Amino acid sequence: MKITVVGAGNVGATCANCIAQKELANEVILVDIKEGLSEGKALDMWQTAPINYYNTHVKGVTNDYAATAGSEVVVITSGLPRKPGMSRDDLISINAGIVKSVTENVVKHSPDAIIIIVSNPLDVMTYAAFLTAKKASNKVFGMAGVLDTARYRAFLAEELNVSPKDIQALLMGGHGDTMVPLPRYTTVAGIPVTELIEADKLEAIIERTKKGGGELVNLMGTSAWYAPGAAAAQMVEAIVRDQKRIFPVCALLNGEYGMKDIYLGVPVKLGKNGIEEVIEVKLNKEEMELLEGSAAAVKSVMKVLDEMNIM
Ligand SMILES: NC(=O)c1ccc[n+]([C@@H]2O[C@H](COP(=O)([O-])OP(=O)(O)OC[C@H]3O[C@@H](n4cnc5c(N)ncnc54)[C@H](O)[C@@H]3O)[C@@H](O)[C@H]2O)c1
Ligand SMILES: O=C(O)C[C@H](O)C(=O)O
Repeated sequence: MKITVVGAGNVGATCANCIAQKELANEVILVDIKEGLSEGKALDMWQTAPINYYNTHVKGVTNDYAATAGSEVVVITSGLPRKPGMSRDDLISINAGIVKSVTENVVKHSPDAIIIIVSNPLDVMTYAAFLTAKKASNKVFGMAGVLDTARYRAFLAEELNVSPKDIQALLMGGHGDTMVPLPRYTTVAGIPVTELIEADKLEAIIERTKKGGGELVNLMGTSAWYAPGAAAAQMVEAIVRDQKRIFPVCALLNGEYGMKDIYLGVPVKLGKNGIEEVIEVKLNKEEMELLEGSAAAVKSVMKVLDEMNIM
């Protein structure tokens, strides 16, 4: 089993490291365009194998897609991250071209691979990869909801002084400030979260979650990588171990939630075939309006992609 991670920057290297430590494959290929970067990071990672006790071999290559041939899963993280003052959408002019050319190379060498997009603006970059890859949408999807839900769960665990393991939550919509955390579908070991926390505190956590990426960009001058890398690796794990996990994933909608031809965060079942089911949970009027607002924000960025005329 071979897994490829494209982009050996902060997120890609972290993701490759998580995949290796979990021994999800015999081999992880790390690809970057910068000469020597992936070779160096892969070598450094491989030297942790005797310390952290794993067998997965990590190999770095510079733009050599022949080395990625036959990958079962490919994670695409290549592209610019945002800086303070920018929105994720501001990255589209550079990242759309990167995602397109990387996806072409990936599909050429691994036509059957399941592709997970991480590059921002996430929902539209996933759509761009789908248009480029020309493969079924159950095999092309994006990582955002696992990360956004993890942020929401981490904030709740801290506020309630409970283990993050006991927080179950659902969050839907695009990977932007319009994302939709769903308190009605949030529990602490099965107890509705609304019974354990005051409404104003819950509202503050929801608002913090929606801007969780920006909070980190302001702190670090670039965007986050530990949680994003771990989140993408968790999706890879669900696929290669055929776990049938239910995660919020950026998926192509085909009538679900009354929407079509748009990639948006929704709960799905992830297994060896990629997205094995898009799950339609019942949303009330207010939740549906929030989801539609989030979809409208994604559509406005899809329009920018369309106007770029590169797909
Ligand atoms: N979906 C999410 O939840 C999420 C979370 C975090 C970051 N991101 C996004 O992931 C992307 C990467 O973030 P990062 O922090 O790792 O950035 P980074 O700058 O640390 O790494 C990006 C890497 O991509 C490489 N690259 C650029 N063009 C390439 C190409 N054509 N082929 C191969 N490699 C190429 C660069 O050389 C660089 O090493 C950004 O777009 C960021 O916004 C998304
Ligand atoms: O916020 C960003 O720009 C990166 C990523 O989308 C995140 O949510 O951490």
